[in-house]
Amino acid sequence: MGDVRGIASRGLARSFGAVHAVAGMDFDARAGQVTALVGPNGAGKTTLLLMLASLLAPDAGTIRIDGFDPAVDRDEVRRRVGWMPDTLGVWESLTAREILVQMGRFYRLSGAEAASRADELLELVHLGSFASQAARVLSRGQQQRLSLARALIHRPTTLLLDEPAAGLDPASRVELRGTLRRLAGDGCTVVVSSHVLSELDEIADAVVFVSGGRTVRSQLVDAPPGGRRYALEALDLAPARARLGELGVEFGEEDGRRPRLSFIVATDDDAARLLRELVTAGVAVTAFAPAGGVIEETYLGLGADER
Ligand SMILES: Nc1ncnc2c1ncn2[C@@H]1O[C@H](COP(=O)(O)OP(=O)(O)OP(=O)(O)O)[C@@H](O)[C@H]1O
Repeated sequence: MGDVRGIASRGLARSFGAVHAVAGMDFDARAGQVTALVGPNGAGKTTLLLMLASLLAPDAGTIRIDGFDPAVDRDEVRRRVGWMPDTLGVWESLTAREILVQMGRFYRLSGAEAASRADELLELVHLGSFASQAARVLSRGQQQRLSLARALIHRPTTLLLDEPAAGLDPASRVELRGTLRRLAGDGCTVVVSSHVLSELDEIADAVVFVSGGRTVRSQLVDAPPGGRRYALEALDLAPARARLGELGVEFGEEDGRRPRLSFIVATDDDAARLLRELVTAGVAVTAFAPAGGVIEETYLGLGADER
Protein backbone atom coordinates (compact mmCIF):
# COMPACT_ATOMS: atom_id res chain seq x y z
CA MET A 1 0.00 0.00 0.00
CA GLY A 2 3.09 2.16 -0.59
CA ASP A 3 1.67 5.59 -1.26
CA VAL A 4 -1.01 5.61 1.45
CA ARG A 5 1.54 5.24 4.24
CA GLY A 6 1.92 8.34 6.38
CA ILE A 7 -0.52 10.93 7.63
CA ALA A 8 -2.92 12.95 5.51
CA SER A 9 -5.43 15.25 7.15
CA ARG A 10 -7.61 17.97 5.72
CA GLY A 11 -9.74 20.77 7.12
CA LEU A 12 -9.45 19.68 10.74
CA ALA A 13 -11.37 21.63 13.31
CA ARG A 14 -11.93 21.21 17.03
CA SER A 15 -13.36 23.68 19.52
CA PHE A 16 -13.55 23.63 23.29
CA GLY A 17 -16.57 25.77 24.10
CA ALA A 18 -15.87 29.14 22.54
CA VAL A 19 -12.17 28.38 21.94
CA HIS A 20 -11.38 27.31 18.37
CA ALA A 21 -8.26 25.32 19.26
CA VAL A 22 -7.96 23.93 15.71
CA ALA A 23 -9.85 25.85 13.07
CA GLY A 24 -8.91 24.59 9.62
CA MET A 25 -5.66 22.61 9.66
CA ASP A 26 -4.21 20.51 6.87
CA PHE A 27 -1.40 18.31 8.01
CA ASP A 28 0.60 15.76 6.02
CA ALA A 29 3.55 13.68 7.15
CA ARG A 30 5.33 11.13 4.99
CA ALA A 31 6.48 7.71 6.06
CA GLY A 32 10.27 7.55 6.37
CA GLN A 33 10.49 11.22 7.29
CA VAL A 34 10.58 13.32 10.43
CA THR A 35 8.02 16.12 10.21
CA ALA A 36 8.28 19.04 12.63
CA LEU A 37 5.17 20.75 13.95
CA VAL A 38 5.99 24.31 14.92
CA GLY A 39 3.86 27.08 16.36
CA PRO A 40 3.50 29.39 19.34
CA ASN A 41 1.86 28.45 22.66
CA GLY A 42 -1.82 27.78 22.16
CA ALA A 43 -1.48 27.32 18.38
CA GLY A 44 -3.32 24.00 18.53
CA LYS A 45 -0.40 21.56 18.22
CA THR A 46 -1.40 19.29 21.10
CA THR A 47 -5.04 19.33 19.99
CA LEU A 48 -3.96 18.32 16.47
CA LEU A 49 -1.73 15.52 17.76
CA LEU A 50 -4.53 14.19 20.00
CA MET A 51 -6.85 14.04 17.00
CA LEU A 52 -4.22 12.27 14.87
CA ALA A 53 -3.74 9.77 17.72
CA SER A 54 -7.52 9.14 17.73
CA LEU A 55 -7.70 10.30 21.35
CA LEU A 56 -9.88 13.30 20.50
CA ALA A 57 -12.61 13.45 17.86
CA PRO A 58 -12.46 16.32 15.37
CA ASP A 59 -15.57 18.48 14.91
CA ALA A 60 -14.83 18.58 11.19
CA GLY A 61 -12.26 17.39 8.68
CA THR A 62 -10.71 14.08 7.63
CA ILE A 63 -7.73 12.11 8.91
CA ARG A 64 -5.99 9.15 7.31
CA ILE A 65 -3.23 7.24 9.09
CA ASP A 66 -1.63 4.82 6.62
CA GLY A 67 -4.92 5.12 4.75
CA PHE A 68 -7.09 4.33 7.79
CA ASP A 69 -9.71 6.71 9.13
CA PRO A 70 -9.64 6.91 12.96
CA ALA A 71 -13.39 7.59 12.98
CA VAL A 72 -13.99 4.25 11.23
CA ASP A 73 -10.99 2.03 12.07
CA ARG A 74 -10.01 3.26 15.49
CA ASP A 75 -8.38 -0.02 16.57
CA GLU A 76 -6.30 -0.17 13.39
CA VAL A 77 -5.18 3.42 13.91
CA ARG A 78 -4.33 2.81 17.58
CA ARG A 79 -2.22 -0.20 16.60
CA ARG A 80 -0.28 1.98 14.21
CA VAL A 81 0.20 5.07 16.31
CA GLY A 82 2.67 5.59 19.15
CA TRP A 83 1.84 8.66 21.22
CA MET A 84 4.30 10.44 23.48
CA PRO A 85 2.46 13.14 25.44
CA ASP A 86 4.35 15.95 27.11
CA THR A 87 3.80 14.41 30.55
CA LEU A 88 3.98 10.81 31.70
CA GLY A 89 0.50 10.89 33.23
CA VAL A 90 -1.07 8.82 35.96
CA TRP A 91 1.18 5.81 36.11
CA GLU A 92 3.64 7.04 38.66
CA SER A 93 3.26 4.32 41.31
CA LEU A 94 4.22 1.52 38.90
CA THR A 95 7.85 0.76 38.16
CA ALA A 96 9.38 1.73 34.83
CA ARG A 97 9.34 -1.88 33.71
CA GLU A 98 5.78 -2.51 34.90
CA ILE A 99 4.57 0.48 32.93
CA LEU A 100 6.09 -0.85 29.73
CA VAL A 101 4.87 -4.42 30.28
CA GLN A 102 1.37 -3.16 31.12
CA MET A 103 1.33 -0.99 28.03
CA GLY A 104 2.48 -3.94 25.92
CA ARG A 105 -0.38 -6.00 27.35
CA PHE A 106 -2.84 -3.24 26.42
CA TYR A 107 -1.62 -3.64 22.88
CA ARG A 108 -2.24 -7.38 23.18
CA LEU A 109 1.39 -8.50 23.23
CA SER A 110 1.77 -11.84 25.03
CA GLY A 111 3.29 -11.67 28.54
CA ALA A 112 6.64 -12.93 27.25
CA GLU A 113 6.66 -10.56 24.29
CA ALA A 114 5.73 -7.58 26.46
CA ALA A 115 8.50 -8.45 28.93
CA SER A 116 11.21 -8.82 26.31
CA ARG A 117 10.08 -5.70 24.45
CA ALA A 118 10.10 -3.78 27.77
CA ASP A 119 13.69 -4.83 28.48
CA GLU A 120 14.78 -3.99 24.95
CA LEU A 121 13.25 -0.51 25.20
CA LEU A 122 14.62 0.16 28.70
CA GLU A 123 18.06 -0.44 27.20
CA LEU A 124 17.28 1.77 24.20
CA VAL A 125 16.41 4.74 26.44
CA HIS A 126 19.17 3.94 28.96
CA LEU A 127 16.87 3.22 31.86
CA GLY A 128 17.98 -0.37 32.43
CA SER A 129 19.25 0.43 35.91
CA PHE A 130 15.96 2.18 36.79
CA ALA A 131 13.73 -0.69 35.65
CA SER A 132 12.54 -1.47 39.19
CA GLN A 133 12.18 2.13 40.36
CA ALA A 134 8.74 3.61 40.78
CA ALA A 135 8.22 6.01 37.88
CA ARG A 136 7.50 8.84 40.30
CA VAL A 137 11.12 8.88 41.54
CA LEU A 138 12.48 9.26 38.02
CA SER A 139 13.70 12.72 37.04
CA ARG A 140 11.74 14.67 34.46
CA GLY A 141 14.21 13.73 31.74
CA GLN A 142 14.11 10.06 32.76
CA GLN A 143 10.31 10.17 32.69
CA GLN A 144 10.48 11.63 29.18
CA ARG A 145 12.71 8.76 28.10
CA LEU A 146 10.32 6.25 29.66
CA SER A 147 7.46 7.96 27.88
CA LEU A 148 9.28 7.47 24.56
CA ALA A 149 9.82 3.79 25.35
CA ARG A 150 6.12 3.47 26.18
CA ALA A 151 5.16 5.02 22.84
CA LEU A 152 7.31 2.46 21.00
CA ILE A 153 6.18 -0.68 22.82
CA HIS A 154 3.93 -1.98 20.02
CA ARG A 155 6.29 -1.10 17.15
CA PRO A 156 4.06 1.64 15.74
CA THR A 157 4.34 2.78 12.12
CA THR A 158 3.52 6.32 13.17
CA LEU A 159 5.08 8.15 16.07
CA LEU A 160 3.57 11.37 17.44
CA LEU A 161 5.73 13.21 19.97
CA ASP A 162 4.64 16.32 21.86
CA GLU A 163 7.69 18.31 22.95
CA PRO A 164 9.81 15.18 23.38
CA ALA A 165 13.02 17.03 24.17
CA ALA A 166 11.59 19.10 27.02
CA GLY A 167 13.53 18.34 30.19
CA LEU A 168 16.22 16.28 28.47
CA ASP A 169 19.89 16.98 29.14
CA PRO A 170 22.17 17.69 26.16
CA ALA A 171 23.39 14.10 25.77
CA SER A 172 19.83 12.76 25.91
CA ARG A 173 18.75 15.29 23.28
CA VAL A 174 21.45 14.11 20.92
CA GLU A 175 20.42 10.54 21.65
CA LEU A 176 16.74 11.34 21.00
CA ARG A 177 17.60 12.88 17.64
CA GLY A 178 19.52 9.73 16.71
CA THR A 179 16.64 7.50 17.79
CA LEU A 180 14.08 9.49 15.79
CA ARG A 181 16.26 9.55 12.67
CA ARG A 182 16.76 5.79 12.96
CA LEU A 183 13.02 5.19 13.30
CA ALA A 184 12.34 7.34 10.24
CA GLY A 185 15.11 5.45 8.43
CA ASP A 186 13.23 2.24 9.21
CA GLY A 187 10.15 3.67 7.51
CA CYS A 188 8.28 5.12 10.48
CA THR A 189 6.25 8.34 10.10
CA VAL A 190 7.64 10.59 12.84
CA VAL A 191 5.97 13.84 13.93
CA VAL A 192 7.63 16.07 16.52
CA SER A 193 6.24 19.24 18.00
CA SER A 194 8.76 21.53 19.58
CA HIS A 195 9.66 25.11 20.33
CA VAL A 196 13.40 24.50 20.04
CA LEU A 197 13.71 25.31 16.37
CA SER A 198 17.47 24.90 16.08
CA GLU A 199 17.08 21.33 17.31
CA LEU A 200 14.35 20.49 14.81
CA ASP A 201 16.59 21.65 12.00
CA GLU A 202 18.96 18.81 12.73
CA ILE A 203 16.34 16.09 12.43
CA ALA A 204 13.35 17.29 10.42
CA ASP A 205 12.85 16.55 6.73
CA ALA A 206 9.71 18.66 6.57
CA VAL A 207 8.09 21.32 8.70
CA VAL A 208 4.51 22.45 9.19
CA PHE A 209 3.95 25.85 10.79
CA VAL A 210 0.68 26.38 12.62
CA SER A 211 -0.77 29.41 14.33
CA GLY A 212 -4.15 30.32 15.77
CA GLY A 213 -5.48 26.85 14.95
CA ARG A 214 -4.52 27.05 11.28
CA THR A 215 -1.76 25.73 9.05
CA VAL A 216 0.23 28.72 7.86
CA ARG A 217 2.93 26.95 5.85
CA SER A 218 4.26 23.47 5.02
CA GLN A 219 7.62 22.92 3.37
CA LEU A 220 10.55 20.58 3.01
CA VAL A 221 13.56 21.53 5.10
CA ASP A 222 16.12 20.67 2.41
CA ALA A 223 14.64 22.81 -0.31
CA PRO A 224 13.03 25.90 1.18
CA PRO A 225 11.27 28.02 -1.42
CA GLY A 226 13.46 31.01 -2.23
CA GLY A 227 16.75 29.30 -1.29
CA ARG A 228 18.91 29.33 1.83
CA ARG A 229 20.90 32.11 3.39
CA TYR A 230 24.61 31.39 3.49
CA ALA A 231 27.29 33.22 5.44
CA LEU A 232 30.89 33.69 4.36
CA GLU A 233 33.91 34.54 6.48
CA ALA A 234 37.35 35.27 5.05
CA LEU A 235 40.74 36.55 6.19
CA ASP A 236 39.98 39.67 4.15
CA LEU A 237 36.42 40.40 3.08
CA ALA A 238 37.34 43.07 0.47
CA PRO A 239 38.12 40.63 -2.39
CA ALA A 240 35.01 38.62 -1.45
CA ARG A 241 32.83 41.74 -1.79
CA ALA A 242 34.44 42.48 -5.14
CA ARG A 243 33.96 38.97 -6.54
CA LEU A 244 30.36 38.68 -5.32
CA GLY A 245 29.66 42.05 -6.94
CA GLU A 246 31.14 40.84 -10.27
CA LEU A 247 29.03 37.69 -10.06
CA GLY A 248 25.91 39.76 -9.43
CA VAL A 249 25.26 38.15 -6.03
CA GLU A 250 23.45 40.52 -3.69
CA PHE A 251 24.94 40.32 -0.22
CA GLY A 252 24.52 41.83 3.20
CA GLU A 253 27.10 42.56 5.90
CA GLU A 254 26.74 41.05 9.35
CA ASP A 255 28.59 42.23 12.45
CA GLY A 256 28.52 39.12 14.61
CA ARG A 257 31.40 37.83 16.69
CA ARG A 258 33.29 37.94 13.41
CA PRO A 259 32.29 40.12 10.45
CA ARG A 260 30.77 38.15 7.61
CA LEU A 261 28.84 38.47 4.36
CA SER A 262 25.53 36.77 3.80
CA PHE A 263 23.56 36.02 0.64
CA ILE A 264 20.83 33.74 -0.66
CA VAL A 265 21.81 30.59 -2.51
CA ALA A 266 19.14 28.64 -4.39
CA THR A 267 20.54 25.09 -4.30
CA ASP A 268 23.42 23.08 -2.84
CA ASP A 269 24.95 22.97 -6.35
CA ASP A 270 24.90 26.75 -6.53
CA ALA A 271 26.54 26.95 -3.11
CA ALA A 272 29.36 24.63 -4.21
CA ARG A 273 29.83 26.60 -7.44
CA LEU A 274 29.94 29.94 -5.63
CA LEU A 275 32.49 28.68 -3.12
CA ARG A 276 34.69 27.48 -5.99
CA GLU A 277 34.38 30.88 -7.72
CA LEU A 278 35.43 32.72 -4.57
CA VAL A 279 38.38 30.47 -3.81
CA THR A 280 39.54 30.60 -7.45
CA ALA A 281 39.36 34.39 -7.28
CA GLY A 282 41.83 34.29 -4.38
CA VAL A 283 39.42 34.94 -1.50
CA ALA A 284 40.90 33.35 1.65
CA VAL A 285 37.66 31.71 2.78
CA THR A 286 37.65 30.60 6.42
CA ALA A 287 33.97 29.68 6.69
CA PHE A 288 31.16 29.11 4.18
CA ALA A 289 27.96 27.58 5.50
CA PRO A 290 24.20 28.05 5.89
CA ALA A 291 23.74 31.10 8.11
CA GLY A 292 21.12 29.60 10.35
CA GLY A 293 18.62 26.84 10.55
CA VAL A 294 16.01 26.73 7.80
CA ILE A 295 13.19 26.24 10.27
CA GLU A 296 14.23 29.11 12.49
CA GLU A 297 14.79 31.40 9.54
CA THR A 298 11.45 30.55 7.95
CA TYR A 299 9.66 30.98 11.26
CA LEU A 300 11.21 34.38 11.87
CA GLY A 301 10.39 35.33 8.28
CA LEU A 302 6.67 34.58 8.69
CA GLY A 303 4.42 37.63 8.90
CA ALA A 304 3.38 38.77 12.39
CA ASP A 305 -0.16 37.50 11.65
CA GLU A 306 1.22 34.05 10.81
CA ARG A 307 3.18 33.51 14.01
N1 LIG B 1 -9.48 20.47 26.94
C1 LIG B 1 -9.51 21.78 26.66
N2 LIG B 1 -10.48 22.58 27.15
C2 LIG B 1 -10.51 23.90 26.86
N3 LIG B 1 -9.61 24.53 26.09
C3 LIG B 1 -8.61 23.80 25.57
C4 LIG B 1 -8.50 22.39 25.84
N4 LIG B 1 -7.40 21.92 25.19
C5 LIG B 1 -6.85 22.99 24.56
N5 LIG B 1 -7.57 24.12 24.79
C6 LIG B 1 -7.29 25.45 24.23
O1 LIG B 1 -7.07 25.31 22.85
C7 LIG B 1 -5.99 26.12 22.40
C8 LIG B 1 -4.93 25.26 21.75
O2 LIG B 1 -4.29 24.46 22.74
P1 LIG B 1 -3.15 23.41 22.42
O3 LIG B 1 -2.79 22.74 23.70
O4 LIG B 1 -3.58 22.56 21.30
O5 LIG B 1 -1.96 24.36 21.93
P2 LIG B 1 -0.40 24.03 21.71
O6 LIG B 1 -0.07 24.57 20.37
O7 LIG B 1 -0.14 22.60 21.98
O8 LIG B 1 0.26 24.93 22.83
P3 LIG B 1 1.65 24.76 23.66
O9 LIG B 1 2.74 25.08 22.72
O10 LIG B 1 1.51 25.79 24.73
O11 LIG B 1 1.68 23.36 24.18
C9 LIG B 1 -5.52 26.88 23.62
O12 LIG B 1 -6.14 28.14 23.61
C10 LIG B 1 -6.01 26.04 24.78
O13 LIG B 1 -6.27 26.85 25.92
